[in-house]
Amino acid sequence: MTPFPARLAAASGASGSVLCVGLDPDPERMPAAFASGASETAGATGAAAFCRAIVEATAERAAAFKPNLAFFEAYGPDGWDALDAVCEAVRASGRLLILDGKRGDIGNTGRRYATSLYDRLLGDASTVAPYMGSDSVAPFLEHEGRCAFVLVTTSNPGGADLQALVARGADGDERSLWRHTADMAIRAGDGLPGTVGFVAGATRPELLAEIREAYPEAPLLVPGVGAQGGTAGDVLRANAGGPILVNSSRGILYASGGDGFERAAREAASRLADSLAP
Ligand SMILES: O=C(O)c1cc(=O)[nH]c(=O)n1[C@@H]1O[C@H](COP(=O)(O)O)[C@@H](O)[C@H]1O
Repeated sequence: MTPFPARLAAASGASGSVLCVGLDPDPERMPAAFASGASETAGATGAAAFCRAIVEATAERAAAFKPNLAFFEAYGPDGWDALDAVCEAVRASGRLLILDGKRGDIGNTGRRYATSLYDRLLGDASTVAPYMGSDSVAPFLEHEGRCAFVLVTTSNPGGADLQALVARGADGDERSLWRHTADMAIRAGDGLPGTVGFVAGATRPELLAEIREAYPEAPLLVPGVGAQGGTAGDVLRANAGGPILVNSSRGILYASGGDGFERAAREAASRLADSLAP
């Protein structure tokens, strides 16, 4: 399989954008036609239909889609079928499929997660929680052509609680925990066929700039624009032209509260894609 960075460049070229549309189907916020009156289980079908409509409406201006697994798993077994259907729609669109499960566990468990994400759902990339260490990241890098977006500087308010702590490494060097984490992930990927990427929140552009400077070639997945307060301008400046996907979920999915959601989503995606153009 072609290495992930080349496929990222191709998807960005085809859509003329670095936008990743996040698929977080929330029964509280989806248009009534997809959510109302349904039990949680029946709602899985509505969630899939809503996400498929969003994929169709926005694929022209999106380089990637990121289904957030929690929003599907919440429906139970039917949610898995819904996720499968949404993944198929993303693959059919020709855009990249980023599976956001924030997985990470001991080696043999991690390997089963990776099998699920890459062999079963055919994701191009996934989000990986690195705090169990290098052997918990490695299974996500054993799949050729795929990318593990390792969480380093997350966009949430509590992101700095641990990630900003300064710690002494085995080499005696004092660095922030997030920087140790990034370096560890790069070492974990040494000799493996997958690509190491990083999740760096738009809400901390100064850290995004540090990651970019340290790893100029690493693909970055940047959530936190729009609903969480990050801005396209800050992200562009901090990224300095490196390979990147900038995610927006609620700002696109729920751009209109109900009727006309497809048009509103298309327009919101297009506006954000334009504002992310270099
Ligand atoms: O890994 C992620 O995707 C992620 C990491 C992070 O640091 N912050 C973050 O918000 N996310 C995800 O990105 C999406 C952000 O959604 P919006 O804030 O609605 O655009 C959600 O699916 C989050 O789970």
